Amino acid sequence: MAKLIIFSAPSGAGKSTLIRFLLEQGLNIRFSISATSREPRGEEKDGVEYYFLTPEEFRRRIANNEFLEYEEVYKDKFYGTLKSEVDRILSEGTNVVFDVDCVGGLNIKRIYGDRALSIFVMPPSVETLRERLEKRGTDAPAVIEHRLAKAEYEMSFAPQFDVIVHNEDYDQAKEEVLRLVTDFIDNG
Ligand SMILES: Nc1ncnc2c1ncn2[C@@H]1O[C@H](COP(=O)(O)OP(=O)(O)OP(=O)(O)O)[C@@H](O)[C@H]1O
Ligand SMILES: Nc1nc2c(ncn2[C@@H]2O[C@H](COP(=O)(O)O)[C@@H](O)[C@H]2O)c(=O)[nH]1
Repeated sequence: MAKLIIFSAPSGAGKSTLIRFLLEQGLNIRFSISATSREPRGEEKDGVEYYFLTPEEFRRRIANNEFLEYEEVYKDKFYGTLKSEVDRILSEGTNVVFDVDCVGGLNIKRIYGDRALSIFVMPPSVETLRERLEKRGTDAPAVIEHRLAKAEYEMSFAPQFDVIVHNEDYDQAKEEVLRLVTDFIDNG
């Protein structure tokens, strides 16, 4: 049976980087493209990184019960996992990987139980998050501050996850993620 792998962490901890690596390993895994009401940033394209929806369209889909889970992750910025996206991937017999905030990650884990592996990506420190977000260069300074302000709160959820991966040394974190996910898909 196809399985679910959830990555959650504060902004800048390295979820997207580790997921990108995982998707390049030739495993039977696809990315669950979330919906969001935030604006695309940089080179992001609709239907690739996200389904970019207007706030009105996002609300319409909430009312229509189309989300497996959704959160207002940042003020006025909604993000959600569409049931149709997950059902389609799983029904093809493909494992699915999620990049979602901590509350969303724990909600998906609660829904799918042992069929899901929840991974918390722990950064070395909040200061490291700042350095990484500044270096990434995709967000305005005020957005970075807003994200950092939530980081400690998000880290308090870590013990509720199945496993915590420390992302200080990137090669080490990659190796650990690959081992965890391969084991889970094969035997978990
Ligand atoms: N171990 C690491 N050492 C140094 N830099 C790293 C490491 N892991 C990721 N990075 C870099 O940190 C930045 C943030 O990583 P990434 O975008 O993957 O974070 P994220 O958790 O997905 O953030 P967000 O929630 O904002 O999307 C990227 O520029 C990435 O290249
Ligand atoms: N609860 C959910 N959180 C989600 C979903 N998709 C993404 N996210 C999280 O939002 C923040 C910000 O993402 P960014 O792309 O603006 O940097 C990050 O923590 C994501 O993990 C979702 O479907 N549900």
